[in-house]
Amino acid sequence: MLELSRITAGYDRRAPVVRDVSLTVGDGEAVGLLGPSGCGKSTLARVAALLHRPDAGTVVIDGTPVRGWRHRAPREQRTAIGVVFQQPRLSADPRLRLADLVAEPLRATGRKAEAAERVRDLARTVGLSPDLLDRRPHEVSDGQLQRACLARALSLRPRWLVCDEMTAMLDASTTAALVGVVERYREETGAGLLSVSHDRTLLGRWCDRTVTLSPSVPRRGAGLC
Ligand SMILES: Nc1ncnc2c1ncn2[C@@H]1O[C@H](COP(=O)(O)OP(=O)(O)OP(=O)(O)O)[C@@H](O)[C@H]1O
Repeated sequence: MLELSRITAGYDRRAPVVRDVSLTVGDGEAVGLLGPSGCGKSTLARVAALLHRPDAGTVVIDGTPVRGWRHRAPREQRTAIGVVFQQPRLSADPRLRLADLVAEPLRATGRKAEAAERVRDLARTVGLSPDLLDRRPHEVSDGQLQRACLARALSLRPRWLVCDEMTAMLDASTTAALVGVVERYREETGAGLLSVSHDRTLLGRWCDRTVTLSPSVPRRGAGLC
């Protein structure tokens, strides 16, 4: 279980963007996170992905509290969660061929030997043809690059996926394809999902339940309803 308990977080301790928010993603559960622009959904998603240290509150993974964030998080906890962001170009090193981009987490965790085979499998899974694996980000479309970013997020077989507006800039058929990839992965592995979106319809179809983050109110902060 991935548990966020009484999280207060933001970019200025005097004015947090989320305050005292609790959210749980059960094993195998898909939870949608909705809310108006700027209310702190991405901030909360980054806390859930161990990429942003909250000012207060706890994140507990399978009963173990998280004590370090980003590169200071223990590897076992860091690799338990895969993340896909809205804008693939901001999360992809422009110098890397797509094959190396997908393999990044494998290399970073000392699993270089299995990288080539795993990248081939992942490319098939997300629908990237072998010729695209040789290209760099500026030589592929946004949808193709997002497929590579999803493959990268799946490369270490995470037990949870955090998808922050993963499909917001994609057309309907690419959206359906990527949601299908995530759902097949979850069926095979029992992974849980936290999916941030503005699209209530998409979350309604995709997730077991959806929670709404309300806008931050000074002194009260954002909360779930
Ligand atoms: N790195 C940052 N430094 C300072 N303020 C930030 C930073 N990132 C986000 N914010 C601010 O925090 C607030 C919440 O942003 P966040 O991106 O979490 O909201 P959101 O609900 O995901 O918005 P959207 O739906 O528009 O993506 C916003 O007011 C935003 O301007």
